[in-house]
Parts: sequence; structure tokens; C-alpha cells
Amino acid sequence: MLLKVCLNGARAPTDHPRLPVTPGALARDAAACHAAGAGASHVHPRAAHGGESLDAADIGVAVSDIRHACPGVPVGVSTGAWILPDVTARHARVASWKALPANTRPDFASVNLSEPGWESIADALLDAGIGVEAGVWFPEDVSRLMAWPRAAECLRILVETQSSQPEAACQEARTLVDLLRATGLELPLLVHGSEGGAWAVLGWARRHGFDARIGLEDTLVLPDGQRAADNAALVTAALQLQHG
Ligand SMILES: C[C@H](N)CC(=O)CC(=O)O
Repeated sequence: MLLKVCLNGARAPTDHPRLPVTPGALARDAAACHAAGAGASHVHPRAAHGGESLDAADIGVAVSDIRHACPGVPVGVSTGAWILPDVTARHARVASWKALPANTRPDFASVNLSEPGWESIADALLDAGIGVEAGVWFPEDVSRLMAWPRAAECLRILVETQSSQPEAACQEARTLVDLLRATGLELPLLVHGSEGGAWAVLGWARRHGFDARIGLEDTLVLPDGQRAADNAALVTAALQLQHG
């Protein structure tokens, strides 16, 4: 089962002293998390001003540095609409990744199915040879995915619960997984929550045999509520939960 680390997300450096933002910091954290047992990383590359970026240059340098630090470990990025809300502009940025040299192009990218224009973003990724992680947040996302002719071409489905309440988040995971299983679509499922739902959903995912994710994007704290020292501490705690 895959444990992916989500290194930074949309968080600000003020959220946590060890939040990786620069390509160098992302690369160091990716390597530390891989050494701790993470099998892939998900990052939100930043522009020089520190904000999230979809520009090919920013994507390329972050991916390249991470690859250099942990060769052979798959690395993915976000395409979240909040980064660049205009669909046409966002599509153009993502389509431009096709021109990146292969060693600086992401292995995969997440596409949130509740966001306008997601099909064109997913098409652009597939056309660039970048794997699509279909982000399912709500039950209606499952119908959206099934109405898309290229659903079976996705790399995996991300089941992303929204609630910060542990029990409600696990119930969301159960509902979404049941809907996805009923489709007959044979794709790996990676199930994760965030904030107050992160550890409960990770435990649920592992107990049910699904891939999972942890990292400072999803939570700043360890299972006991103490602030995590860094991403690697979260990965170590996740694997201890699994084996404990
Ligand atoms: C809001 C979620 N943290 C979104 C997420 O994890 C996938 C993405 O980067 O698009």
C-alpha cells in the first residue's frame, strides 16, 4: 500500500516553521520522507514571491530538485482552481507542462472534479504524458468522473474527505468508496482527510487496504495532538500506526 506525503499544500510558512516552500526545501523534505517510508510525494510548487504557481518554470524546477534528491520516487503536483481561477489561463499553464524536459515534468497531478473545467485540465495532463489523480470530494464527483470518456485512463482516484470531525470524515470516506466501487472502475483508491479528519481517515484507509496520504498539507499535528516536528515525523507516525 502506498503512503504518499503531501509536503506543503496551500499553507503559508507562518503556519509551521518547517513548512517546505522553496524547491530546495521541498527536495530535502521529499528525501527525508522517502527515507522514512513515503512512496511518493505531492507538492504545491511556489513562485519567487512564495505563492502557489502553475507556471512551467516553477513546476519544472521543483520537480527537478525533488527528483535529484530522491531518484525514482514519483512526484506529483496540484492543479487546484484556487491557484489560478480562470479556466482558460489554468488550462494554458497546465498544457505548457508538455514542453518541459521529461526529467522536470511531474509524474502525476491531482485534478479536483468539483472544479469548473476539470475535464480540459485532465485532458491536457494526459496529452502531456502526466498521470491524472482524479480528486473526488463529493458524491456528485463520482457521476462526473463516470461521464468522462477517459476515466479509465486515470492513474488513481483520490478520495478526499472534507470534514474536520473524525467520525464524519470516516463516514464520508465510506460513502465515497462505496459509490466508487459500485462503478466497477478498476483504479487504485488513495483515501485521505485533512485537519481534524486526517488521522482518523488515515487509520480507516489503512484498515481497509487503501493507499493513504499524510503531510503538513493535511495536518500540522501528530496522532496525539502534539505539533509535528516536520513532514518526516508525520510519515514516521503514519507508518507506526499502520504497523502498531
Ligand atoms: C484542498 C486539498 N488539500 C486539495 C488536494 O490535496 C489536491 C490538490 O492539491 O488539488
